[in-house]
Amino acid sequence: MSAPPESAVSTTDLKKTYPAAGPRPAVHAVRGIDLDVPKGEFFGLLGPNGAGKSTTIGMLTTLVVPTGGSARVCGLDVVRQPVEIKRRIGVVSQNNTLDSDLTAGENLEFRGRFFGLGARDARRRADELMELFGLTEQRGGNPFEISGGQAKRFMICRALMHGPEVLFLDEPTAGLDPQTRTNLWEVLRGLQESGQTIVLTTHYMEEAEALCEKVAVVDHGKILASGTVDELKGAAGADTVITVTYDAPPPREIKALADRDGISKVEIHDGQVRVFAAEAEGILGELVAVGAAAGVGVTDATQLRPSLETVFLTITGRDYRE
Ligand SMILES: Nc1ncnc2c1ncn2[C@@H]1O[C@H](COP(=O)(O)OP(=O)(O)OP(=O)(O)O)[C@@H](O)[C@H]1O
Repeated sequence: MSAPPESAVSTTDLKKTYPAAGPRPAVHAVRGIDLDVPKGEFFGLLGPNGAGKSTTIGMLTTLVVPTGGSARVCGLDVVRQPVEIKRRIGVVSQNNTLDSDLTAGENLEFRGRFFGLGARDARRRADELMELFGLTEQRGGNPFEISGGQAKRFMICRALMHGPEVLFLDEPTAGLDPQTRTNLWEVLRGLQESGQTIVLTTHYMEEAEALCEKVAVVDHGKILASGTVDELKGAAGADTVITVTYDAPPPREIKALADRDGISKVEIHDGQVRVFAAEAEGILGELVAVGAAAGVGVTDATQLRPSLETVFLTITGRDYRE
């Protein structure tokens, strides 16, 4: 039997509570998270704003001190061995943290020197990365005058200067336009194909679906579900979710739909009906027709095919707030 793959990141019951400050009560940002990311994996923490993703990344990158549980990165303890960990990871934060006193390219060289490369090696490594990321033309630019997508790519290059074992990316495409986002996805896919372990946070479901081999869905500081996207869809029931909003209380006959083959659940809240169905064909039309027969009109209707969004809905009973 082959040995289990080595973990790049592992946590046990990891917690962070920010203490109360003045009138603000304590915030339980992370409430006991267990993670295991093997080397070479592209792993995503997916959740709405405020779910605790940045705090989790903060603890894994040794910037935030946990208040409970434990975490190891590259086999090292985040509380006892932060300096050793910092040498072995690359971190790309949400905001542009490039140094505006340097050109974009110098930012890379400077980081290389910081990690002990000689001037020539730092320049060679920076050149290689800029070439790979299509940034050579922007090397002399001011880091705050190049585009947001270019700045993000420079930040990724900077994080890669010392050949980190694990690359952490906090919301790498937040605020970027769709075209720039998909370009960045290509860059990240390329990195993963080269064997780079990547841990990414995102609140974009389609980003997690497009990139991550494994995803943990987080909300209110807890992991609600984790696995491959297909496993998550399977575990939550690979349902299409049809939501119809009526202009009056929905007709009673709708409840009977729940007994039908291919329909796993019907939820009725005020004027809204939500049907979870493995076979969705015709249901939307029927909901409209049943309403019309009872003199109730439809003001809104959506049909979501099985996706991480329907998984979130099924697990939490709530719409995903991006
Ligand atoms: N330094 C801090 N002091 C107090 N509360 C904080 C601090 N940092 C984060 N929080 C709170 O902890 C919770 C989790 O925040 P966190 O930034 O980890 O979530 P997130 O999932 O990364 O969301 P976002 O994508 O919006 O950053 C939120 O309620 C947030 O307001």
